[in-house]
Amino acid sequence: MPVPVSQRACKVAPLHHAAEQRGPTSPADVRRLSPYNFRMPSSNTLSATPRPKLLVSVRNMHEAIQVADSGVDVIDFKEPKEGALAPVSPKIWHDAAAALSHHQLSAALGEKEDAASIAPEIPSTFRYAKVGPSGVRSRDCLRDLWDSVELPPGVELVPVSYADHLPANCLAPADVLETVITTGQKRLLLDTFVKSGESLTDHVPVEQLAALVQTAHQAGIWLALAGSIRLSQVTRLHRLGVTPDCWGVRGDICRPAFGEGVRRTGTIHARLLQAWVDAFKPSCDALTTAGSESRGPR
Ligand SMILES: O=C[C@H](O)COP(=O)(O)O
Repeated sequence: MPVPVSQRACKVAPLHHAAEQRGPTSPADVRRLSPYNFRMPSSNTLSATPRPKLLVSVRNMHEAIQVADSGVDVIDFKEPKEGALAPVSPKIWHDAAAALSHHQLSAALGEKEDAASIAPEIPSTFRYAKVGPSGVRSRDCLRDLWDSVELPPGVELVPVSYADHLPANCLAPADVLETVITTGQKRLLLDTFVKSGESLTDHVPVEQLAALVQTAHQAGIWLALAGSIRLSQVTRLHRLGVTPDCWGVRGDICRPAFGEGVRRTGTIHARLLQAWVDAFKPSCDALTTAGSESRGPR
């Protein structure tokens, strides 16, 4: 029985300390905090990328069936009203496992200890389980967190990294990626923690995203990108060399509920969903590049 993260020497810092991390004051601090120390990839490397998968986040069975019928690759369960990576109830997981057995299913487990405690309840037919790192500020603690998540056999851990790592009070994406690589993890999702409209590219410049993709792929890591991404951004980023294995979306396929301005907590809109699905079809040029070389776990 692994020791829960909360009982280990590796304590996580509370989120309200995040503000203290802001504003590096010296060149040395800037270098230390800079999450990206990669070189830009060559266009040749990126042109050999196969078609990315599409992950869509849903909050209930009604949305899950709507998304399954549309033909997305991965149906991901999370409750958008409760945060970036909040889980839905385990009952919804089990209903999905029974009704959508031919689909790739994913579950957001939440952050640190919460994720570890709910993990054993995931149905064994789920493919992925996403775990958030907020409040985890060292590589050792991150490794301990991942080790503490006990998943049923066949369910793969997808460590999450936040592009806006300062408000999330956690390690920067490059540090998380390096920890993924050095600890033998196979996958990584780069998302945003604060869902207030700013997207992934508001926090990580395009060339740094491309470099993260290159580093992940050179190490055989499957990398997914998400974070208030719009479809127009995906096609543009793809042209600029940001070619992950998977794109994740919710907000851009939703319409806000009546009287509310927030899309991701609204309802999935069929036409918006279809536009994403169409862009990811092999027959569509938008995301298809030359070559079909396989890398890492697919
Ligand atoms: O895992 C991916 C996220 O659910 C994306 O959600 P978002 O597009 O609302 O940021």
